[in-house]
Amino acid sequence: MSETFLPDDPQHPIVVENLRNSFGDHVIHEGLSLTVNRGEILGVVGGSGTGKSVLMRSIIGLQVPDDGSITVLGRSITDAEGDEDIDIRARWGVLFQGGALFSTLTVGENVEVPLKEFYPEIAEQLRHEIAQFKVMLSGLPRDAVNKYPAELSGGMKKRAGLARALALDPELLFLDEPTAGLDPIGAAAFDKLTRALQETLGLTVFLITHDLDTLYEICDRVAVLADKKVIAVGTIPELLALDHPWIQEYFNGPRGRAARDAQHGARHGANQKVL
Ligand SMILES: Nc1ncnc2c1ncn2[C@@H]1O[C@H](COP(=O)(O)OP(=O)(O)OP(=O)(O)O)[C@@H](O)[C@H]1O
Repeated sequence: MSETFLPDDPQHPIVVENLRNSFGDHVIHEGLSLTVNRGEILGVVGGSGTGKSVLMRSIIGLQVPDDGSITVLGRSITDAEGDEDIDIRARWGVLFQGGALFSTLTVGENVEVPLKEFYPEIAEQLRHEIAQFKVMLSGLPRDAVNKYPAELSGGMKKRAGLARALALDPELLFLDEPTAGLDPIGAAAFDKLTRALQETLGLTVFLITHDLDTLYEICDRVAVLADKKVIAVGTIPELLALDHPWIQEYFNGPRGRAARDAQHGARHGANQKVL
């Protein structure tokens, strides 16, 4: 069954239809469609090179597609003339792979970059206070605001990138492999933070990940990229009911089973007494 969504449908802040992206002869996406529901954490998975980051870059206007339409918060991204023309850029925040922090700026100054760009009228002192608040909201200690990226651990850099992504109080949050490179405890803590922020700030989250624990722990639905398109979107039980070989191997392989067992154990263990 196919559904049609109005471009400014408030329940679906991101609507991608029939997207095509290529680099020279290399076709990355062909006929890719995806609808994101308001208030969900959508996990985006797929083998390496299937075009998850290119899809995210297309949605935020950094990659001009060959064909198709992308509507974000009722605004056509594909009709915009360059990303400077997209007047809703202040309504999303992005955590790029690796954090993409400016190395010559402190964490606080990094968070202030989008504030200066979009709200130059904000007084300096207030801007500092907003940056401090976002840094702490992202779970960093107060003094992290004056540190340079090189002085931070990998996990702290991710949190600093998150603080910058949250600088403008976005409605949409894009996270590109946020737990990559983190130890399991740091990754679990980042997952928890993402869920807590999504709930308290009412965010819609587009989350690219290879981390099965993240998918099980915090994603409401998962979109699977393969064969140049989104081949399925649904909850993990819904995806498991499909017999696509990649989906089966991904979720039912040893790592998928371990992540599922870990989640099952955590849920049931909470009700057990330690004797
Ligand atoms: N600017 C570019 N120029 C040429 N090819 C590119 C460019 N950006 C991405 N690609 C190619 O597009 C394909 C998809 O890249 P993308 O980074 O979106 O994959 P991905 O699914 O995010 O992979 P991974 O899981 O490894 O991060 C890759 O083959 C990549 O080499």
